[in-house]
Amino acid sequence: MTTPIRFELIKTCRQTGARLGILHTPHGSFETPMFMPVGTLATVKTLSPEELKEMGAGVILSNTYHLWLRPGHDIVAEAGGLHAFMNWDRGILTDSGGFQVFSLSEFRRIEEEGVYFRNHLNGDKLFLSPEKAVEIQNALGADIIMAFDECPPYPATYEYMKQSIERTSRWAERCLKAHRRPNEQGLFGIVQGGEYEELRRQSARDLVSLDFPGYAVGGLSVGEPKEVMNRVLEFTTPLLPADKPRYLMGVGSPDSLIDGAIRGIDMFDCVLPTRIGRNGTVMTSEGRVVIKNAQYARDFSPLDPHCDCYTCRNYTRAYIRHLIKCDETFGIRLTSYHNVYFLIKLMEQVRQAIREDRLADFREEFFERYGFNKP
Ligand SMILES: C=CCOC(=O)Nc1nc2cc3[nH]c(NC)nc3cc2c(=O)[nH]1
Repeated sequence: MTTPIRFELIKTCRQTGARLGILHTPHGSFETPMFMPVGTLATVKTLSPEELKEMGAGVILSNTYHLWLRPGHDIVAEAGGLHAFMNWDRGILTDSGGFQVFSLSEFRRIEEEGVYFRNHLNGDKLFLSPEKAVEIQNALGADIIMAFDECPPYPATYEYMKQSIERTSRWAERCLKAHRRPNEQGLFGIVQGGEYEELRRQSARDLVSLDFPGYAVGGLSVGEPKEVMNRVLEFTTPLLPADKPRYLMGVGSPDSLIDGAIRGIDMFDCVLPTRIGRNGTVMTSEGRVVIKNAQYARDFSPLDPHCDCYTCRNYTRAYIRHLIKCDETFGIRLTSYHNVYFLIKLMEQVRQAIREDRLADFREEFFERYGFNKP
């Protein structure tokens, strides 16, 4: 079967386990490691496709659960799929977007057939199964879709986690069988197992035997300490095929992106840049800046002196602070633009450091300047 998603490994950093690669999709080829901005409801909040393109975004995310509820996957399909609907002609990946609902809400009940839970908008009873999740994603038409899994809360007991990953593996097989468009959309399996090496091995073994075109590492960035995430990655990514893309779901902050790349991750997504941007917090090369602080009232310098983005070339901290304080929409557009640009450019620097076999040195320099504590 010709798979629509192909990962091309260009080189591995000699200082670390990081990989430089190219992700080939039906909507273009994009270098990895890559950061994928999140557009939950078919828009990366406040930013236009043109702005996302000019900053270098390649693949963006949308959420199966949210689009199923609003506007409905049938309407998106009638529009010709997500690319046509949102006027985005590069890569799209759909994840569930409901992992909070499925895993973290007390109203959910998980059975072999699927998950019973409540509509977060109106409380209606809902049911999602592996087959339904694939049907919705087939209708949405993303280039990469995700297998329906359980993302257990952190922490979870070994016993709970063991029966959860075994069900997730059975669900993954059901997703493969239900997938109606395997030549147009790549279906990724999601490895679970929490912090338990034996269960991560079992989950990876099950999914690799099903030969997915790509693999996600799930169950992380759910409240565990960063050391736990890094340790889990250290023993999980080597279990995944070197010639397939590896996607760390829901990550993340600048330090986690660098540490994930060092541990062999190729794809990242996180709502952080637009979410914190909306409350006026920006990531800069010297660490986070909370623009509402009074100290910036007369600060006529850019958000980040080392950034060449549209926001930093044209506006000052004082002006952006004023807009955010006055709840002016243009303010969160400027902070969101800068934050997404910052993470996309960070991944460009990571890729360059891999080319030069110096990602460990880059980590040192970046952590020092950003203010992250030493390893
Ligand atoms: C259609 C079905 C597709 O299913 C999924 O998208 N499943 C899934 N999503 C996740 C999302 C996460 N966000 C974070 N942190 C912000 N951690 C995450 C972990 C997972 C995960 O283990 N699984």
